[in-house]
Formats: sequence, C-alpha cells, structure tokens
Amino acid sequence: MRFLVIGSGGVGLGLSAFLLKAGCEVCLFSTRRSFNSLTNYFKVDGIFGDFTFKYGQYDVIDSFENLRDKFDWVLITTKTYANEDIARQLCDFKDKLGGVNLVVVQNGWGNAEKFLRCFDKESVFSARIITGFYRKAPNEVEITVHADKMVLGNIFRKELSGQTQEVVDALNNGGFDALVSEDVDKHLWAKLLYNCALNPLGAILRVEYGKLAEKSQTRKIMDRIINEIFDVMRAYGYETFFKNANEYKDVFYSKLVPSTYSHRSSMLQDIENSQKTEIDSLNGVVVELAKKKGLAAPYNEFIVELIKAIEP
Ligand SMILES: NC(=O)C1=CN([C@@H]2O[C@H](COP(=O)(O)OP(=O)(O)OC[C@H]3O[C@@H](n4cnc5c(N)ncnc54)[C@H](OP(=O)(O)O)[C@@H]3O)[C@@H](O)[C@H]2O)C=CC1
Ligand SMILES: CC(C)(CO)C(=O)C(=O)O
Repeated sequence: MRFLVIGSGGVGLGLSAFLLKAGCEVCLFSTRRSFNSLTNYFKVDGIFGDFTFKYGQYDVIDSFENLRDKFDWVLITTKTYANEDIARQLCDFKDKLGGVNLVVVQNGWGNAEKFLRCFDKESVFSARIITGFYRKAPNEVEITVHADKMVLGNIFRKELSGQTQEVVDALNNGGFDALVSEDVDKHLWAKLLYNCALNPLGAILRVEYGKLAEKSQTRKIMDRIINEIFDVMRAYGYETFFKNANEYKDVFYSKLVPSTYSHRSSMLQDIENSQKTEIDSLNGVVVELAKKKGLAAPYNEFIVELIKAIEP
C-alpha cells in the first residue's frame, strides 16, 4: 500500500515509522525547512522502541510538482492552520495523485471539512490519536505516552468507516494499535473537550496539565469551558461518550488529568517555540459554532483572545 504523508513532524514521522515497518511504501511531503535532513534519515524512538529509516527506504518531496507515484492513502499530519494551503494544493494536483482517500489525523473539530473542496465525503476520513509524539529535531521524534488506540473512521458517512480497515491493519502490523470506529466523531469531541479545557490554560499559565486541576480558580475556568462545549454539542446534535458535562468532568478530574499529570500541552510547546497555535480549531471552533446558534461561550471566547494575544 502506498501512503503520502503530508506533514513530516511528530505525528507524520511517528506513523510513517509503523507503516514502513509493516512493509508499506511511504512518501513524506515536507516543507523546504525540513527537506534536507529528511533526505538523509529519520528516527523514531521512545516507548515503542528505536527505529531508524534511511532515505531510499522512504521517499520525500517538498513540492507536489515532484510527485512521482500515485497513492492509495494520504495522511494529513500538519498542524490544522496549514489545512487551507494543503487543501488548495491537493486540489491543484488531484489528477497526479490518483483516486486517493484522505485520513485527517489532527486535533480539533472542522478539519475534515476543509478537504471537501475537491474530495467527496466518501473519501475524507478522520482519525483521533492520543499518543504523545515529541519532535526533537526535524528528522527525530520521541514517542512519550500512548493513552489509547488510534481510532479511524468517516464522520460524514459513518457506514464507510470500515474502508479504513486496511490502514488500521497496516498500523497494527507495524506495531501500533489502531481500530476502525463508526464513532470517530464522538472520539474527536471527547478529545476536543480535553484539549480545549487543558491546552490553552496550560499555555497561558505555562504549567503542566496536573497543576491546572489543583487550584479552585483554574478548575472553575475549565469547568465553564467544558459546560459551554456541551451546550454547543447539544445545540448541534453532536454526541460524545458522556451524557452531560458533569459526567465528563468526573472522568476528566479522576482519570484523564491524573494519567497525564506532568504533560505540557502541545500549545504550551508552540508558545515556547514562538509558533502559531491550533486555538482556531479548538476553542475557536466552539466560539464560532456557539455564535451561529446565538449561544454565549464567554470562557472559550476569552481564552481564544488570550492565546491570540501571546502567539506570534
Ligand atoms: N504531537 C502529538 O503528540 C500529537 C499531535 N496531534 C495533532 O496532530 C497534528 C500534527 O501535530 P504534530 O505532528 O505534533 O505537529 P508538528 O508541528 O510536529 O508537525 C507538523 C508538520 O507539518 C509541516 N507543515 C506545516 N505547514 C505545512 C504546509 N503548509 N505544507 C506542508 N507541511 C507543512 C511542518 O513543517 P516543518 O517541518 O517546516 O515544521 C511539520 O513537519 C496536530 O493537529 C496535532 O494537534 C494529536 C495528538 C498528539
Ligand atoms: C496530550 C496530547 C499529547 C495527547 O495526544 C495532546 O493532545 C496535546 O498535547 O495536545
């Protein structure tokens, strides 16, 4: 099976390692900035073991003009703010790619929609991933935590989720546990709740997740963020695995936060590296959806403004 992996960062290189171990062909699409190191080798280490792949075992391109093959699957593993740019380029070069399917492997909500510009709902899939991929260098990634299996499916046409089985099989064969689910939308909302509550607040206060649950003030802010997200979900008919905000908060404070107590959010890492954050696809989406239904989401709105004030 042939994969084009667009976004050769933490998640892109991490997943490519498992696909290559499974015997799949992988072409990385990288930016000019990372291209040179990737034409040498890339390395993935950490809790799944150490793997190094030399250029030649995989391919790398930095422009769609240089596409050499057709592909079965395209994985989108850039940060979400690159989606408009990637979607536009995919459209321009769609004929060269062949009849591919896409899997959008990103945090947040509303990402898969960005690729409907010239792909139909039947060929745009989504994945939820709760594994920590820490990018140490442009061609080196450490896998730090693995909280659950990766989940793949189709949020637009649930019944087509099974088409991702071949990707799941490849990942499993490469040693990474993944599964197909018709409920990938529910998994994405659950992850969004977690990221929206913890990531921006952790980035603003520059503390790890666990510290945020220790103070009554930060608990109150996170509680309000979670309540507003449940209001939005209810207004649109979206569901996750929890009946209401209180049921989620019980699990959040008793299980989810303690098990990632010392994690510093990816948003905090972005702020520390003077990079743009994914706030628009997290709390920003909540604010937009709330506005369209005439709902107030003041805590989410406030946190979006604060992040925008400190990001470059
Ligand atoms: N890292 C993690 O532990 C987890 C991440 N996620 C989600 O996965 C997604 C990817 O995150 P992550 O791998 O950490 O991000 P990284 O920043 O590590 O990697 C993103 C990659 O995309 C590249 N890129 C950026 N813009 C473009 C563009 N316009 N065209 C092509 N490539 C581009 C970057 O280029 P360059 O090489 O120049 O930097 C980089 O290689 C995010 O949505 C994140 O929220 C989800 C769960 C866990
Ligand atoms: C905790 C983690 C790594 C889980 O995937 C995450 O989502 C983040 O830091 O944004």
